[in-house]
Amino acid sequence: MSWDIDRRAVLLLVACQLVTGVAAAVLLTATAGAMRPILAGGAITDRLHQALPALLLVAGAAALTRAAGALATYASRRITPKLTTATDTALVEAVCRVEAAAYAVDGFADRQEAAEMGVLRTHVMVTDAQRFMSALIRMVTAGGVLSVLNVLMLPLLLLAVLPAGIGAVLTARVDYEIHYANIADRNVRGMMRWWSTTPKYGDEVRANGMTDYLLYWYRSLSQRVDRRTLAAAPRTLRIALVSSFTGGVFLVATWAALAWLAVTGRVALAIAATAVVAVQTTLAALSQVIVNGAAVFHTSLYLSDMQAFLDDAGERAPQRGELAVSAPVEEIRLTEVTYQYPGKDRPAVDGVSLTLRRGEIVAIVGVNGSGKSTLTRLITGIYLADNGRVTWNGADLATVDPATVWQRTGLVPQIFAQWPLRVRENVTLGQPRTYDDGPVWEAVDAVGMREAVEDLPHGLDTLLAREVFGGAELSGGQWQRLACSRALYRRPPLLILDEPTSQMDPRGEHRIFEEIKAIASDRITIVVTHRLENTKVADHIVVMERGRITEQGRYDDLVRADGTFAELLALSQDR
Ligand SMILES: Nc1ncnc2c1ncn2[C@@H]1O[C@H](COP(=O)(O)OP(=O)(O)OP(=O)(O)O)[C@@H](O)[C@H]1O
Repeated sequence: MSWDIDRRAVLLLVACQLVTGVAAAVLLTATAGAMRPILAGGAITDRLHQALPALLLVAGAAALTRAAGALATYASRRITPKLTTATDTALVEAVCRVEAAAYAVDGFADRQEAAEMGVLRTHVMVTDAQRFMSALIRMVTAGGVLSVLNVLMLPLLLLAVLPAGIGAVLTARVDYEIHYANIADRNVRGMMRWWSTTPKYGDEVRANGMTDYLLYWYRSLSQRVDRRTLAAAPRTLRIALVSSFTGGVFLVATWAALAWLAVTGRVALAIAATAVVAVQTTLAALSQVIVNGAAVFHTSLYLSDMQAFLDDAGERAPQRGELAVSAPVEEIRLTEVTYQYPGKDRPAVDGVSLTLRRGEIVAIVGVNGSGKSTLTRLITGIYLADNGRVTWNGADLATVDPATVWQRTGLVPQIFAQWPLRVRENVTLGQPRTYDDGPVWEAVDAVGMREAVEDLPHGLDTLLAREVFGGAELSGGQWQRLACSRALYRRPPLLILDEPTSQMDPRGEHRIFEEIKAIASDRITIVVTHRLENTKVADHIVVMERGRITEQGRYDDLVRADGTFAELLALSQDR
């Protein structure tokens, strides 16, 4: 990814690492060159004079190492922010683009949480990889010099550091296992944190005395996470003790071997002195290789989670076909449509057949959980039917590009968004049709909100993000009117309103239904509602029970039929 993002920075980074390695080799060789005259006999000034060129080389190599290090840091700082943004954006986009049905798949949210950790760790990866690479190059060069001095030294040093490496990798695995075991709890804790602290639900939490309960659960979850983390401490201690002991034994052996070589005259004193420096340098480089190698390994575990999630999300992106829905939308037809949510034991929509024609207002009614909202998701292609077909102008939604369907849809869902944006964007949803405000005011008028918007400090420019960046706040019903104006502004061929007036006063509700009637001739309109009086505007009423259509017809027919519709209507009037 770094290569794709900034090639020059990557090349600079690699070049700096190579320079560092070469400089380390030069530094050691020059040190050996300087030691010989310095440790020889004669006047100190003569000895220093003889050693001067080698000493200058040592100073030059050291300076080069520092300069290369600084440049490498600069290069990695150029890569890191872009890399983090690229992975973060890839993750957000992947989640936005999956089939909506994926959200209901078991474990999807936990895998997403694991992937978030990968994104957070991306910036660490660059630093770790850079340090690992530079330590590796230093190790190879210093080790090479050391091997030239005496072949026995390098294997001994390797043995001294290897246990620490194995220990670091094992510890990284333990950390990752704990992280994985804690994912679900951390996910829930994060959600509880939001639900407990967001001002949105502050009234409900306080007035219903839920604070202590929420804090109790928050603390319990945190303690459970801590318990798992603490339970791993003895394991990591054992790993650290064993690896330190083994490494220490081999390190003592290395120094003993060097002392033995020098004492028995097998290596000259000058070479032995250089070997001390080379051992120190190699040892430092080896330790860095081990520490940073383990860090790269640790981070790669999280990055694998991220990659796995991105791959999974890619497979869950809609793969329906390239066909476009033709305009105008004359007919939407459902044939024996069935849909079952993952993990449920019966379908939410079960063998529904229905035809909707342009100019019609269709009302969908039924008790809670009877499948009304699910049916609207199938009609709009948010979900694809497990069995049966949904066609728009004859085109099966399973083979149609969903973007072309959603261009022609306006939806007011039961739980609608209160966007922390200006009033204007709340109406246009960031997709203005023109840059004059005429159509925006039209949509605002259609829901009877002109006076309220004009009363706001900056009219359409007023920010409605009180909790985040300030601005004004609307009442619940006003927000709902705005959600309706958002759908109306789109002038969609298919308009779906799911409980659109549940928070509105009778004036607002009347206004919305007048508007629905006024614009109905040009589109298919679907209204889901529990206020059965409102279904009088419908040309056709569909009654759902346990996912099936059990009654349908006009208002008066259904009242006379004395079935579920009549029963629900009678109950709503019985006060
Ligand atoms: N995202 C989901 N995951 C799993 N099951 C779901 C999901 N959404 C709805 N269901 C289930 O599907 C069934 C139908 O739900 P749906 O929301 O379509 O009912 P509804 O008729 O719109 O209800 P209401 O009148 O309460 O809005 C219910 O049993 C519900 O539990």
